[in-house]
Amino acid sequence: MSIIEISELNKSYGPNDVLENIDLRIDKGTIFGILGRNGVGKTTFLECLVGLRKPDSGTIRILDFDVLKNRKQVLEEIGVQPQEASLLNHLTVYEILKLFSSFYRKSNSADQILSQMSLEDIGEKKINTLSVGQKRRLLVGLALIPDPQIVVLDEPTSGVDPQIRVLIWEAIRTLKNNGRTVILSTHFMDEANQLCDTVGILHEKKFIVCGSPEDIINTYSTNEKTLENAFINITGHDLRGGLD
Ligand SMILES: Nc1ncnc2c1ncn2[C@@H]1O[C@H](COP(=O)(O)OP(=O)(O)OP(=O)(O)O)[C@@H](O)[C@H]1O
Repeated sequence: MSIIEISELNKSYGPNDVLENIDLRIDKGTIFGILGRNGVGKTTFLECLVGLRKPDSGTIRILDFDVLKNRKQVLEEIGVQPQEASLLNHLTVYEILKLFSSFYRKSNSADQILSQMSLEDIGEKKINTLSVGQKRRLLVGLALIPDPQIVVLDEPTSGVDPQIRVLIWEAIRTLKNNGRTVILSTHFMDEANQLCDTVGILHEKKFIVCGSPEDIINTYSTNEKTLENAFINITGHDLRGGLD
């Protein structure tokens, strides 16, 4: 059953067409990973998906609500990892979790999130004193505050050590085991391969390939059977390369 349905989504910045006629369905209870080269439009897509950026045209429905027209209902169902720049640096970890909880009718408690993301020891630390790994865990934790049906994470593990990466992966797997849907972008092929049920490769304004990591590897990899090899074959070795 689709929990997200996107039809004919278009988004440009002035003359720069970034997303063109995107049609996509994402099944409930799955982990959907977006891969794509730098600057292809992954963040733009995620921002449109959660209603933070207005598409030029097209519709996005989440749980049968229109993302732009039913903003209030959608916000109750979707947890979005905030941008690091939007963190209020003078607050402590605990304070920002409490603040985010106060935005929602129903939410996970600050203590639940501290425990889920193994942040108990740093609850009293100010945000501007956190390491990259601590900040990443906090950002993912903030997305989980509304206890949402859908969690959207933009490069959740960039810059963290393997231990923290595994912790974040486990949090994502737990969401799936609890029937939640996760949409994430990543540049890590092993992350997409190990974590995602479906991978969408965004290239030249469209999801040029969508499928399970296994199917993508079997169909598109050549000299070595890896997702990285398939990805390079699909998106090209140079700036203009691709499937054509
Ligand atoms: N606010 C904006 N105004 C104008 N152009 C923008 C804006 N945000 C992004 N762009 C442009 O849109 C394109 C897509 O950017 P986006 O950040 O969505 O890509 P991305 O795939 O997330 O990149 P990366 O992998 O490097 O994070 C790029 O050409 C970028 O320069």
